Amino acid sequence: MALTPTPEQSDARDVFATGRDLALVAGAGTGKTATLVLMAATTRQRGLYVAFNKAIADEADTRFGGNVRCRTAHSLAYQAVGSRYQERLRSQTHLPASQTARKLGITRDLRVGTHLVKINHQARLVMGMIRRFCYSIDKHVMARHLEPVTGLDGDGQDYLARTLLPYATRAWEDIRSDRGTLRFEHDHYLKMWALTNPVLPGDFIMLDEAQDTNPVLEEIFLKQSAQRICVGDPAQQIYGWRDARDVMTGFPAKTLHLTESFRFGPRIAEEANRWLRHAESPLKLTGRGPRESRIGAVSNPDVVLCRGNADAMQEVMAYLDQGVSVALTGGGDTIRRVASAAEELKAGRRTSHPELFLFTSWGEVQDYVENDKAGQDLKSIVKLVDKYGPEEVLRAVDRLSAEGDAKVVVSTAHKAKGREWATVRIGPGFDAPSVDDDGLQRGINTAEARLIYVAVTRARLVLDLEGVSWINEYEKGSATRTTPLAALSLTGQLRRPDSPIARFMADHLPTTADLLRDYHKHLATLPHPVQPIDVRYPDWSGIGHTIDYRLRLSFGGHLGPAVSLGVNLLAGTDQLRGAPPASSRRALSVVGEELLATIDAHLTGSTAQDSNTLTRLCYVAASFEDIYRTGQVRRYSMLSGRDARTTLAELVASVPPYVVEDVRAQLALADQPLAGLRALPPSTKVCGPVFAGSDDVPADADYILGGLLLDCKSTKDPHRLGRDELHQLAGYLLLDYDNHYAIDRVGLYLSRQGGLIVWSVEDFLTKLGARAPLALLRARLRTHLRQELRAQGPRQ
Ligand SMILES: Nc1ncnc2c1ncn2[C@@H]1O[C@H](COP(=O)(O)OP(=O)(O)OP(=O)(O)O)[C@@H](O)[C@H]1O
Repeated sequence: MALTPTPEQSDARDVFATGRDLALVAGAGTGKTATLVLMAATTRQRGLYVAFNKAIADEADTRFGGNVRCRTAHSLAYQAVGSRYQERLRSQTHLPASQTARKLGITRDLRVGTHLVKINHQARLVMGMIRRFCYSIDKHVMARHLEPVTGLDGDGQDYLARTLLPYATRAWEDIRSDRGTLRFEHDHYLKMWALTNPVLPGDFIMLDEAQDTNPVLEEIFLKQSAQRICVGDPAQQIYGWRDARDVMTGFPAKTLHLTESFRFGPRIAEEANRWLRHAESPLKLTGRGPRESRIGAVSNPDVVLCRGNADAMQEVMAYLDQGVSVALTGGGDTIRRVASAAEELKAGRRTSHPELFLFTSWGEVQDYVENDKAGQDLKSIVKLVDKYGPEEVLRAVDRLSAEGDAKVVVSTAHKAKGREWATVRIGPGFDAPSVDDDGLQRGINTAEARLIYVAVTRARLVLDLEGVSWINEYEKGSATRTTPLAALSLTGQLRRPDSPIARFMADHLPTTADLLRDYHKHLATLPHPVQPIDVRYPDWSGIGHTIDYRLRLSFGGHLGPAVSLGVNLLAGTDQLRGAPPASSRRALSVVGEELLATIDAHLTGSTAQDSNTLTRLCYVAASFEDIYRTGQVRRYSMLSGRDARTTLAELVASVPPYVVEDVRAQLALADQPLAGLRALPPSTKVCGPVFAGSDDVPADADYILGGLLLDCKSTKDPHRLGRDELHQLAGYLLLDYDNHYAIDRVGLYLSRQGGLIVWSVEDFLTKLGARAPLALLRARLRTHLRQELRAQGPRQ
């Protein structure tokens, strides 16, 4: 039966028919596929619908007309590249780790601290690096593609990653080669295909579940010149921890919303909206489904949705105890593997479990998870195995029923994505946020709120909120906890759609699509970003500050006020979280002063420093700035744990060599594009400018160089810059209320690519949809912010 489209669905169809790119934000149950089918039916052009998995692609195939092909990324890659490797895919399904190791030339166990990583595990980890590389947008295998190895500390992981990197490079060469003999996997041809910059077949491309897209597909999709439609719900992004990317947010196109849910009625929609608010989503659903749908206790739900695998297994065991047949979505393999590993370790044998292979006894595993270093899921499974004993857990896994035969289904919220049931109970694991060191209740993490939103929106008729019943108490207390938005910095406020400046931008500079298109066009002409290859966890933030400072110095400017403010915070006596005892804290502030004096002496030419030493000094300076920005000495800061004898020389010497090397590469790229700006007269170059409006919104920009307001971005993922970064530039421009800096151009400098992208102020504002000239916009912003500040009362 044909559906009568809602006004939102008709709008989506009409915008699609204009041939423009489109981001369709579709809340849970709002008829996403029905809308895509409606859109595609307006044209005879050829379309491609890219689905999350094969089951969805097959189901969609039955609904679209003949002009749309429904595929997964893997099937597209197979057709283009993978089919050539058909024989290898078939013949190499099982290559034992020992043979992989031999082919790679791994011949010895590797000692890492007190642990021994056996040959076979090294081989497995190398192939894991290749897998993670295949899903990344990187062009080479790098140390950071090593998966986290449970049981190793940071240094151990670093060492292991560096040692395995040459094998991983060799493995990728083998896999790519026609004569390769290593096991060939589906992810391999996906990556090979991606590296060919493929053009997707179709006049329009629809990317489904775009809020959780793997980076390799994201990059391909964003490069297409066909009409692009991304569909999904950013509030349902739940695979960020697996590096999935939200392509919807910041997609340079018109954004439309589907908010009428046909799955449930008003009461469940209200509950969904509560979690959307905690997820900081602007979406608000209306329940157009069964009116009788309600919130309440359910004694026999169709499904129980839990947080983690162990929480789900706990529910399974409780049902089995009551003699109720139960299914576990995705099966019990994860649990079975840990329980079997526990049996092996308890019997004094080693295990090949990928997370537990470094341990020699179950007691070691227990100690390890107790000490809080392990991931939450592993910790909970270990506790579950301890509570029931491995044999009983294994027996329970054996008694699981298939979904069709079970009286109740138990699932994690992750595995329930895209599904629905008549009656749903929210099960264990979704705990209330904890309390911080000062006894204050922490806020709900937005990622957690998204997961709970996914869980509560699976219900059609009855939703039992048992596992999240803490939310009412939490909300009662939250009124006293919220930080006034106006106290956040410009970038912090822009991330909050309800902040005064974000609302101003939405009203006065409403469109970013044109500028983003310019930006992406320019990006396509730039080389791949330089980056550290053999470091597992590069300190991106520290390096970002370092290159910014180095550029400031090259313009003849100082490091900027934030570094001195950080030094001052250490010199003072106010409470500072993470700071060392008083005498060490004083010593660090003296080191900070010495650092600033050294930089001053360099600038005046009295004691010039060589380039590498300057980089090291700047990297140390970044940790002082971090104290100012975060109000604490963070655990990972190079200033943490220092004593009263710490010297500047010691800090400078401890700067990792990769930082020096990486900054050197970025500086080399800057020579040519920034030469003209460096040559400007000193009086026209300002580094770290603050504005007349910085009292209303705390903001200091990077540079103003001869009227060009420039922001340096040292990101390795430049295509992810979006609306917030453009609004950040616009924010600086407008906060210069009194036109003090006479800014006539604005731009971004991408330091890992040597890319300088500049707009005239007029072009910039027009493309952002401004309807008033700059002077008027500034005056309006000032009035708006001051009214908001007055309404909020005095700032703390
Ligand atoms: N305009 C409409 N009027 C009435 N029912 C609609 C309308 N649009 C969609 N529906 C119903 O909503 C339900 C979900 O639609 P559809 O299968 O297209 O969504 P989906 O792709 O599964 O995604 P989601 O349910 O997450 O939106 C279907 O039962 C469909 O018939």
